[in-house]
Amino acid sequence: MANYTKRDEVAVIELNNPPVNALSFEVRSGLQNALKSAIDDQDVKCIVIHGKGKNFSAGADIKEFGAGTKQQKPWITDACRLADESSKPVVAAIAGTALGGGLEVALFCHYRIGTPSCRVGFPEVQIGILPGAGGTQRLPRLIGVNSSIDMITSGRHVMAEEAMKLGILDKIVTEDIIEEGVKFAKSVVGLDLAHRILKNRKIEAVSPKVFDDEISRVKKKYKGYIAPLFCLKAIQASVQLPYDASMEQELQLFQHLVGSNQAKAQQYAFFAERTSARWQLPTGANSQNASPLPVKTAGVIGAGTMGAGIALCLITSGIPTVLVEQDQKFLEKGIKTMEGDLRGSVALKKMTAEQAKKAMLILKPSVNFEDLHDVDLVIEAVYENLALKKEIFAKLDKICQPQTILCTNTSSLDIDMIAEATKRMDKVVGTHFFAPAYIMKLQENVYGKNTSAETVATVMALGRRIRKVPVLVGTCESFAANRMLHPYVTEALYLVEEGASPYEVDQVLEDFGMPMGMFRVSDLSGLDIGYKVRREAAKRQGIDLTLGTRFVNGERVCLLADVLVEKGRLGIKSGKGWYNYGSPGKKEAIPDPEVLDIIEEHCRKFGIKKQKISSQEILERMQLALINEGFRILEEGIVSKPEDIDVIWIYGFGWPKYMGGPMFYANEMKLKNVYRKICDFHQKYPFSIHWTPSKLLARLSETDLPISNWTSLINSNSKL
Ligand SMILES: CCCCCCCCCCCCC[C@H](O)CC(=O)SCCNC(=O)CCNC(=O)[C@H](O)C(C)(C)COP(=O)(O)OP(=O)(O)OC[C@H]1O[C@@H](n2cnc3c(N)ncnc32)[C@H](O)[C@@H]1OP(=O)(O)O
Repeated sequence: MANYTKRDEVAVIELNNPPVNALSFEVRSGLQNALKSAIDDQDVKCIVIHGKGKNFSAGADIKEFGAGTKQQKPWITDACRLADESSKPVVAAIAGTALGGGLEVALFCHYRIGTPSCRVGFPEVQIGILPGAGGTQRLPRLIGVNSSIDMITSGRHVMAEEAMKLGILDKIVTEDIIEEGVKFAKSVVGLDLAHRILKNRKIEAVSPKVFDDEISRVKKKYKGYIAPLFCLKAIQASVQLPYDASMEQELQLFQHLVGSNQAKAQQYAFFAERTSARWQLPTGANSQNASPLPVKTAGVIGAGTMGAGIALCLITSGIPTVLVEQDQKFLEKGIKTMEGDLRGSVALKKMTAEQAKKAMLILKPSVNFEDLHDVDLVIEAVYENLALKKEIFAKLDKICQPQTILCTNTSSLDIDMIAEATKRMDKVVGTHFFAPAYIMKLQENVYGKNTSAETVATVMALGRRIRKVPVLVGTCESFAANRMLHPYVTEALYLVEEGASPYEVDQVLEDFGMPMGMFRVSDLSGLDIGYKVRREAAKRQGIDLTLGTRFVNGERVCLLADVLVEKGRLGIKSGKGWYNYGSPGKKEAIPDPEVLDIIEEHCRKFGIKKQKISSQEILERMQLALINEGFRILEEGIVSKPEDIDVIWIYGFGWPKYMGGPMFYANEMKLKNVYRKICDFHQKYPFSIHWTPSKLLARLSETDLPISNWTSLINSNSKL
């Protein structure tokens, strides 16, 4: 709703819908009525609109766009038209965020003032839609076409200072926002408002080439996403058509997008990220009843690629960090990597040179473990070796304060075994980052059987603070993210043995929207890593893996990647892997006939008959293999909700948001179809253990209920 009060001759309208003042039906109606009252009241000379609590408004209520609902009138434009037509000045007083429809309300006002920490923006594009209440028409009239294209197609938030420079804000104020709003409104009473009404402003002439160039840029930068292209069409309409006609055009484009599958998937992803932040331990402790410990300082052990990347995340978030490496040479190499990454961020305008310099000032490089004596939290990021990690944790247990939380960046080792090396098992937890750690947003936090709720709360809060998307998972072989990767990678190799080329497989995945095909990713990571891991895992089971191995414990194996390794093809680092890169370190991946010969030879050796495999089969086999594993992970309680899996794939492996994530994708396919296809593959490939259908999937497919019901079904029915 919207509250209406008066301060002398000033009407104060407060948008009131906690926590973010989303513009629900009640708020829109309230705003419309309040504006009417203010305009009709003879004693009122000016009007101030502000938001209750920390935010002005986060825009339209996204839940109202859900399938089957129709936005009830009044719409934002109906409510705000009164501001446009008012002869009394209307001032938007912005604290916190004014986003989407929130900013559109402010653009209907004659003036906008904001606090120094306020943010404005049009993030609609990130949820698959466009600013549909005049944003694409009014912003270009205020700040010009080029800046509008940048803001609207990126969805980025603009801070007060920049908003002031762009002309979105008329003033930055430092005292109480309502008091300032009232003062400002009084100061503009009697001034001519004609030029303050944005719909009346002339729009600059822009050549069609600007839009042609922008279309090419946007197609490349946001590959596969339709909303940014629709945003451009709407902005172009603002240049080409009179205001009323272009508003009509904006609405039509909005309506098209809001009903699209991409918008549905992106809005699901928005809420999935927030659902995933609400965690629960098997003990019942959860994000509502556990509090994080303060992390004022941190430590990182290991200045390799991962350690340096993690340290960079910490210092760029303002957390003073001690980076410990046992060897001065490696330490210096790590610092150089960090400095290089910071230079990259400055070049990309993600931060200023000043901010980069400030970040490095709070880094303390050291070759002395004792320097970790006073830090609040340590993240160990040395290479995957249980004995080494245990040794480090035993050492940390002695050096650090009793309350210090000890995290490991292991991607596969047992958290409990690492914790056993300490006398504070409740304070040991996995914080698994993804390479490159400074860029990839997923932080897979792994609890062990003794990890306390307080420890979990601390690493989940830390994740958000360092701009990651944290997800909580339980302990199992490879944890949730990499465990799902296993059947995906295995199936890709089987497809290649059976007749698809690695290049066809990658093309299908990239056409689907993955940023890189599976084989290109392998080349980037280095094929030798998997080679070593496979051999060590086999050795633990008493198996001697050779290139002649075809089955392990009755399961089909394909060691084609190992054939490449033994021929010196390690991926990008050696200049050749599944692709040819010309020389080591080069990034351009060129399909290599030599690889096709190696595959031919491998198939001849094992008598495998090759056949033509369709793109549809490639996609289905790879996606359904990982989806089946996802259901098993849910079934075993490794994650507590399907949203966790989707968030892992979006932020850890680049699953396109416009496809929602693997669990959402399964939901869209209908679970009965997913289950039937998995059963068919199981029958056809009995030696591939990953095709054994998940029992949870089988049960859920009988109900055919949508994804929003799965968690309560799982929790309410222990038989699932
Ligand atoms: C249906 C048929 C239609 C037919 C045509 C009708 C035409 C009508 C024309 C309509 C035109 C509308 C046009 C408008 O341009 C569209 C929009 O405004 S879309 C919304 C754009 N805004 C956003 O995308 C902002 C989203 N929010 C955020 O980015 C962040 O929440 C924040 C504001 C930066 C705050 O961040 P945090 O402090 O970290 O808090 P959380 O993110 O955890 O959020 C807290 C809580 O609030 C929920 N929430 C946030 N924003 C919204 C929202 N806009 N709508 C609904 N709910 C929202 C969030 O989910 C959290 O909830 P919780 O998880 O705690 O339950």
